[in-house]
Amino acid sequence: MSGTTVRGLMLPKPVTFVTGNPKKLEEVKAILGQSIPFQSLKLDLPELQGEPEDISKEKARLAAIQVNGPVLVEDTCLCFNALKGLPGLNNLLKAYEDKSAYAMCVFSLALGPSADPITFVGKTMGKIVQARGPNDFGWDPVFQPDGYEQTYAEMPKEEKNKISHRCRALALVKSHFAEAGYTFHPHNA
Ligand SMILES: O=c1nc[nH]c2c1ncn2[C@H]1C[C@H](O)[C@@H](COP(=O)(O)OP(=O)(O)OP(=O)(O)O)O1
Ligand SMILES: [Mg+2]
Repeated sequence: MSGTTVRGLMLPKPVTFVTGNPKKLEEVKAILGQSIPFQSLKLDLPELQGEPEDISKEKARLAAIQVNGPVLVEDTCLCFNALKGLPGLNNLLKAYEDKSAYAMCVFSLALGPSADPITFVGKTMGKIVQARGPNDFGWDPVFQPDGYEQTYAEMPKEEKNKISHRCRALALVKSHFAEAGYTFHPHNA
């Protein structure tokens, strides 16, 4: 995590969670509940290349310019240990004995268009398996977290949301908000 925390800082408006992915939004809503007041906006952010933390920060910077206010974004990847953590295609992994992988979520919070984004990283370790379960969210059918017999796709949603890369990153976001004690400008809330 980087950046400084200003206690009690007044934000011009509530935080906007920006994503083009409705499945992410569904999970973020379920995980955050009422803990952080936020609104959401569907924007197709560019698919940038580079390190996940840099991608996430750049998404936040671009989103904050569009929203002209505080934003939260995230970048997610499924990283394969056989490929030294590179995100990749499952077929590529067939050539390797090592099927271990981790799901990683990097949230970035930008308090405004010219603020330096702060990042929050969550990881869940697991392995790549033959697809099992509903096929409605990305690579959920092929990722089986360590210690579980089910893939993310086979688990009840509440179960995934308790152990996921996303929930771990959001736990850090929640702590940050609790420590920072942000308030919102009453006229814009
Ligand atoms: O929990 C997840 N379980 C399974 N698959 C997932 C998950 N979370 C993201 N994904 C997929 C969606 C996309 O194919 C890629 C991440 O790309 P990523 O750029 O972060 O997401 P996106 O383009 O769908 O939405 P956004 O507008 O927030 O960038 O992995
Ligand atoms: Mg994207």
